[in-house]
Amino acid sequence: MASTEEDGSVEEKENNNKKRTKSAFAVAWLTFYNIAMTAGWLVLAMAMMRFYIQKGTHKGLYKSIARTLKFFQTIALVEVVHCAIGIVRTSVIVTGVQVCSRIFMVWFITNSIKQIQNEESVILFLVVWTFTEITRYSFYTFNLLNHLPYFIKWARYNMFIIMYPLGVAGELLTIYTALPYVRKTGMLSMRLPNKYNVSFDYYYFLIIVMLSYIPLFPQLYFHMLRQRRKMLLGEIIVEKDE
Ligand SMILES: CCCCCCCCCCCCC[C@@H](O)CC(=O)SCCNC(=O)CCNC(=O)[C@H](O)C(C)(C)COP(=O)(O)OP(=O)(O)OC[C@H]1O[C@@H](n2cnc3c(N)ncnc32)[C@H](O)[C@@H]1OP(=O)(O)O
Repeated sequence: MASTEEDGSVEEKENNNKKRTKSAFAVAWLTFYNIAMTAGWLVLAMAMMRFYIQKGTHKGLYKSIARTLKFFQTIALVEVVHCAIGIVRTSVIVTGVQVCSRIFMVWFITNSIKQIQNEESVILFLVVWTFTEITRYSFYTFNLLNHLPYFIKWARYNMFIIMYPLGVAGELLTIYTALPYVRKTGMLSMRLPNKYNVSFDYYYFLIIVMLSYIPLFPQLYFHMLRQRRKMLLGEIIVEKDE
């Protein structure tokens, strides 16, 4: 469903005004970046579907896509830089929390604890992330190219209502499942006495991470609800300075 001609001209003017504030180089870089990320997450989606169709089980799926997942999720750190240098109008903090929590899930939980890689909760957050990222990056791409199909905009600002809680559920269940292994192995922990005289218990750190979802997740969710009102309903939202 496309915008009407009249809407289109207003939207186009708005888009052009926004783009004038971005340099041509920034627009070119963002277009390249978003196309590459859409392609990356599409590759992941296809690899997951192919694995499941061929093997008929989710066991081994994480291992089969781990390298590609780590690559594309880690690259997303660039998005924090985009915000910091001002080429996208998004909060560094909101983006930082979103990207860092994902990188933490990938590297310090799923990748480090082999015993949990076949859990259903891992598949849950993987499927949710993949679906979300294909929609999100294609939204940014088409938006930059001034040819945004309405269904992509609709999906970007509606699917998160269900996908965000599902993704969080998958992540929290995965960390919860990891806790006994972390306690048993003492991984990534430092016990006293040691030459640095520092003690760190990864088990309790993970409990703190799980608890930190309580204040942090609602902020991301409400941020997206505000974006939804702005982008779909055209509400003007006065942003507070960071
Ligand atoms: C060390 C241990 C740390 C542990 C921390 C533990 C606490 C964690 C709590 C948090 C839990 C998060 C869980 C999460 O991982 C679960 C999931 O993701 S589940 C799947 C559902 N997820 C989503 O739907 C993700 C939604 N999130 C996002 O979209 C973004 O990450 C977010 C930063 C939250 C929001 O994006 P943004 O503010 O950018 O909103 P918009 O998309 O509407 O865009 C605003 C404007 O910026 C332009 N923009 C942004 N990025 C780009 C880009 N790459 N290219 C081009 N343009 C971009 C966009 O077009 C808008 O521009 P304008 O306003 O001018 O129209």
